[in-house]
Amino acid sequence: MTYGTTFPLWRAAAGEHWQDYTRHAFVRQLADGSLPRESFLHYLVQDYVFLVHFSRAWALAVTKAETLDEMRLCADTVQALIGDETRLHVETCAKEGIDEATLFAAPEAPANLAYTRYVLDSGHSGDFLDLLAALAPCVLGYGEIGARLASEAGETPYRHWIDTYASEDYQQVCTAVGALIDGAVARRLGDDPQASPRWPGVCHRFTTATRLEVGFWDMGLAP
Ligand SMILES: Cc1ncc(CN)c(N)n1
Repeated sequence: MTYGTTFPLWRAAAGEHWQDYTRHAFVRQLADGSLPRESFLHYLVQDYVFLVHFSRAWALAVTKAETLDEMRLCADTVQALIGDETRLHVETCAKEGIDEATLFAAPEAPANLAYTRYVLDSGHSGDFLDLLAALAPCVLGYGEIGARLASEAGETPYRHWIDTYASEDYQQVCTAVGALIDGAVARRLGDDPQASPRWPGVCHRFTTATRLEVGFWDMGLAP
């Protein structure tokens, strides 16, 4: 999946960290069904809390935006995360006897805390583009993983998870975010963004967030 023109450049800049993220053992075990249920639930509870704080970061992007279109797209993404994506977490956990209040109150694992607060700090200490670079691996990486696993995965109890991220709705969010990034890059870095002195810095933020995704999967495997 390309999701625009900037994402493939940022993904290439992340080098082997992108593969470590999107081809992680957790992802392989989701696909072949060998992931222990305990690990999946541990991950899912943490991921619910992740989405709460990640939505705060997208809400921060609304305040950092410079145009109405940017504001609208960021506001739509907040809704897609806490309105739509968390349904997977709430419904799956409800079947296991875990209600939403319990999810909301779950103590954050250090890897979770580190990731979301890094993203929030990127927005507080940087500008809209710094924040988008830190937000991008989450949204677009799961889009890429979902689309790939939808065709590669075998018999697995985690099909609903795969279908959520492969779905047209989620893929549309990825396409919209890819276009948002391209527009934000053109507006702030000009026609030749890779020549901008800011380019290495935004690539570094994307790579750091990618490394934090790897830490999140690691956390999921060690309940
Ligand atoms: C940690 C993580 N990264 C990405 C996604 C996909 N929005 C997620 N739910 N959780």
